[in-house]
Amino acid sequence: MLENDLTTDLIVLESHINSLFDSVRKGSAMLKAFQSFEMRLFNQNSLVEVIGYILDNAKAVFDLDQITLCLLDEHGDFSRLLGDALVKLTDQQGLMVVRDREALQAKFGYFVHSYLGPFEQEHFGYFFTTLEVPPASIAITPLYRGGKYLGTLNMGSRRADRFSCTQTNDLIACLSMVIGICFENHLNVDTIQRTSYIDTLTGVNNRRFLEQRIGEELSRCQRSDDPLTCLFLDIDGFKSINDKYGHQTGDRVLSTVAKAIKNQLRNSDILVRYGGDEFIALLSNISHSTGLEIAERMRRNVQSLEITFSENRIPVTLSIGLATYRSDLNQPLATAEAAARLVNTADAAMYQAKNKGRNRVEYAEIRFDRPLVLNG
Ligand SMILES: Nc1nc2c(ncn2[C@@H]2O[C@H](COP(=O)(O)OP(=O)(O)OP(=O)(O)O)[C@@H](O)[C@H]2O)c(=O)[nH]1
Repeated sequence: MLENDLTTDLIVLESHINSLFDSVRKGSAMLKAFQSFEMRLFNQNSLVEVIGYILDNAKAVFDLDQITLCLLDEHGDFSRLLGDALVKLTDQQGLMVVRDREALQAKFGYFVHSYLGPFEQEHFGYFFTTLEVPPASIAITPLYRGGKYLGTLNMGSRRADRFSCTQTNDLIACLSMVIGICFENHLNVDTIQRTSYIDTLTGVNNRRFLEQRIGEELSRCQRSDDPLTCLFLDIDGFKSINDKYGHQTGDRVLSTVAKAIKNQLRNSDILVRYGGDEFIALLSNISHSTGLEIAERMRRNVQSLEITFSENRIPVTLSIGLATYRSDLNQPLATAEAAARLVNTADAAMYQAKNKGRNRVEYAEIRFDRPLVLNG
């Protein structure tokens, strides 16, 4: 009798131990998969890659039927960083971008805390639109970046017991924290990059930005057969403004002129302080004749600026050189050479304006029959 009882106890114990081993094995496999997912997430090179990786791979790693991301993008940072990839991620991969916090709150509820439990179409339908059969259970967890609410990570399963309100959500909390950190890293890198392209005195972009962007602008114009007009703008007699009124007033003149130039440009145009008292504007899809009108408006606008020193008006004028790149110039140039020729030609036109008496706009044709002389 006693022997029988002992045998039964041993069988129960063995089965219990086996089931414990089984959950340890499952837990450890899940942990390994999570760690590898986490490492890969940190190794992605851009926000596009991070989001693409989550949406493409998290389902398999976390045994899900659907995963989506809803991002709150009040300042447009996410959209800017995602660029052209935004459409594909939204249409095909389950990304949602919401610009307005109130709209998110009013329409879908504002998920400050995680929700794990049964799916309800009325409350959670927005987050799980791409699944043919709605999930039976879901987990919606908020994403934060340095205390700032970024949106939600939304996971769905056809299994009703996959997510429940009694379940501990340590792994999900950890996953959302890792994703939040990755997003923060990429947004921070973007902020650093953008500030390193700003001229601190005038607030417009700097020469490094032009070097970074001019190739892209030219390639785009070459592809679409649009002209690209370059204005080279230089303040006349700026040295004597400094000498007469002092360096600080010179600085004030520089930033006021930069603002006046920028006011004549579209948001899509590029304006950089090229150095000292020189600025370059790149106007995409603007022909040389329209470019001349814009440059002339800038010249007149700067001439009429009211910049004063001890109640006396400081006369400020601009000399502007203009050149236009057109892909029909029949010169299949490498982008770098086209960029250098465009800037050099506008620079040469600006020198003509100086030589012809300053406070004027001059245009020059890009020449291909001369060797390229690189600006310093
Ligand atoms: N206040 C101020 N002056 C600067 C700054 N950077 C460069 N400069 C001065 O800008 C002046 C540029 O003058 P130049 O390029 O010699 O020519 P200019 O006097 O404008 O004469 P033209 O161009 O021939 O009409 C120099 O005296 C520089 O010292 C700056 O950030 N602030």
